[in-house]
Amino acid sequence: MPFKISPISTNIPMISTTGTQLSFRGLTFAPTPKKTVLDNISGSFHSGRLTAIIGPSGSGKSSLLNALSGFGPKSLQGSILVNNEELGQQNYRKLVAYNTQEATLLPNLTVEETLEYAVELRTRSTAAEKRKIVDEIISVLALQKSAHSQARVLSGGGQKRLSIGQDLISNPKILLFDEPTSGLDSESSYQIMSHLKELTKQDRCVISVIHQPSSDLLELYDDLYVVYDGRCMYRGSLQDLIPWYESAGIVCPQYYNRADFVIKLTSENNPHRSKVLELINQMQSENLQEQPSALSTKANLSGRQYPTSWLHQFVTLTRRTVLGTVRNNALFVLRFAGLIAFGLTLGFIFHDIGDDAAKTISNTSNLALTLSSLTFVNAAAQIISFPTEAAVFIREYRANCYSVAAYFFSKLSADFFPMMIGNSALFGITYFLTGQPIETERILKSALIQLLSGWFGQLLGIIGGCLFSLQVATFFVPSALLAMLLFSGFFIHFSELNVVLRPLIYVSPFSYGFKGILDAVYGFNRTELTCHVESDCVYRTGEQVLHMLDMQGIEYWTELCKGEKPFSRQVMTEPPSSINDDDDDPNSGAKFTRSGTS
Ligand SMILES: Nc1ncnc2c1ncn2[C@@H]1O[C@H](COP(=O)(O)OP(=O)(O)OP(=O)(O)O)[C@@H](O)[C@H]1O
Repeated sequence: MPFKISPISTNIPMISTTGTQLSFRGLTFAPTPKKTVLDNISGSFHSGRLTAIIGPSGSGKSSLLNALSGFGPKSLQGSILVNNEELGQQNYRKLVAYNTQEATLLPNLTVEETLEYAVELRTRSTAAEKRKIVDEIISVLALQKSAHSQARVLSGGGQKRLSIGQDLISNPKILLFDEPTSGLDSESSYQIMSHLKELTKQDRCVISVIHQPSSDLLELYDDLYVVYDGRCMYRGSLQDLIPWYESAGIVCPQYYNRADFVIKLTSENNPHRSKVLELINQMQSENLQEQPSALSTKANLSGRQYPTSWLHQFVTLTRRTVLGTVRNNALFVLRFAGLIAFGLTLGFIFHDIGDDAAKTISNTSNLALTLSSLTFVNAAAQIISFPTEAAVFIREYRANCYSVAAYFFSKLSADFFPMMIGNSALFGITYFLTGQPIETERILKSALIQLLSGWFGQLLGIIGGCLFSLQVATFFVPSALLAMLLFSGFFIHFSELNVVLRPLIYVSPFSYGFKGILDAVYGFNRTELTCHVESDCVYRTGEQVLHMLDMQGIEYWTELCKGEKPFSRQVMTEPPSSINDDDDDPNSGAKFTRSGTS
């Protein structure tokens, strides 16, 4: 191979101890009574050595690696030890980096920015030291030419190298890679594996699952761990593989790829099958009896859980999310263009009806529609953008970069500003085009309600994105919002609803949002609405409009802050003061001529 391995500089954080042994004892994972993915499997991996986990497809390689990441399935049994000590997940996270098959990167950040943020989140060094680390990693992983390219335009190999580069910053003793060469050509695969080989020279324990390695690639490995049917088939140095089988009478043909040879032994048609199964049993019991390591790790694990403070995590994550959002042209531009177009459409449809006494019902619909559309749009934006970020979050959380709380609050606040601008655009356009009252207090109160509705949409989008896959979330979140909308008290009033369903109005955020905005627009002793045709003006004052909606007597700040009074909670027993005794007259609507008068 013409590729020359770059020397690794000492600016990348180095491990201070000598020797790490990652061992696992009796790992068993049986997701169903009939399926055993890992079957009492044991073994150990050593620092300074590059180990390949190989085996036939479906044998349990990725499951083993996932278990070793410390975030295996709940039903996983057995123990994982570092230098013969069980560390617990919190401490284990500090030592291990797990690089999954897909390079999990934020697509809109450049190589340099990705590494800069990774350094910010993973080290406490000075600005100059951080700069040095970034430059070193770019140089070591041969990313100089693409340093200013966004991750999404990198080649598969470039993305993998960048992904590995992030892991190097946190100085992990143990590096786990799931098929780091998948999808790469032979040259790029060799480059990646050469880098991994270099890492072992820094006394790191590097383990990678690899699928059918070529002879060239295999030569880079020191040790092999062969998995078959969830059990260990061979464990030891690459050099000892052939002699081990030869001693049992199984000979590898000359010039044969050793990885192919061992995988072929698992075939059911293999003439040595019974011997192979016997050897597997022997290997399984030998692994269980392995002597524990005399090395110690605990002394290096003292100190805080995360490399940086909560505030630093929050600020760094917020900056990173803002940058990623602004760079996401498709989502950013579409979202704003969509909101402005929708605002103009609403403004056109409901043009200048805000002060028209004959069109109050249409205007209340306009206000409710604007509010609910803001909630929907912001929820959708989160669902669409979250899956990419979720993969990055999971990876960084596993790598002990930050707390869940720091991430969650940074996400909420980082998305708040784009949301605020978008919501304000839609709100401003509809508010003015539809002729709502131009009074500072009413505008500010309405704007605040709109912002909170948008924020609620974001929150629901994030929760839906966290809990469900994209397919489920895109169904679940709109359905949940529609249910909340149905029980907002706007479409069917509280007093008209089946008593069993009435409590739902108390939990629907829309009921408080609608009340808030209607009160902001029609409450606070609004002056009389304009009436062009006397007989059409049923509701002339804000008080009458609120009475029509069973909303008389609500308080804006109560709806906003406490949400104590659900929509239409009070069923009218008496007409409001503005509606006189004549209101049982079918024609009385025309008589609602003055607030407080008949
Ligand atoms: N949570 C689970 N529930 C049910 N079956 C599972 C689960 N996880 C893994 N399996 C099954 O266990 C087997 C081993 O899966 P695993 O992905 O570990 O294999 P692998 O050796 O990495 O395969 P490949 O080389 O094809 O990626 C597969 O048959 C898989 O379907």
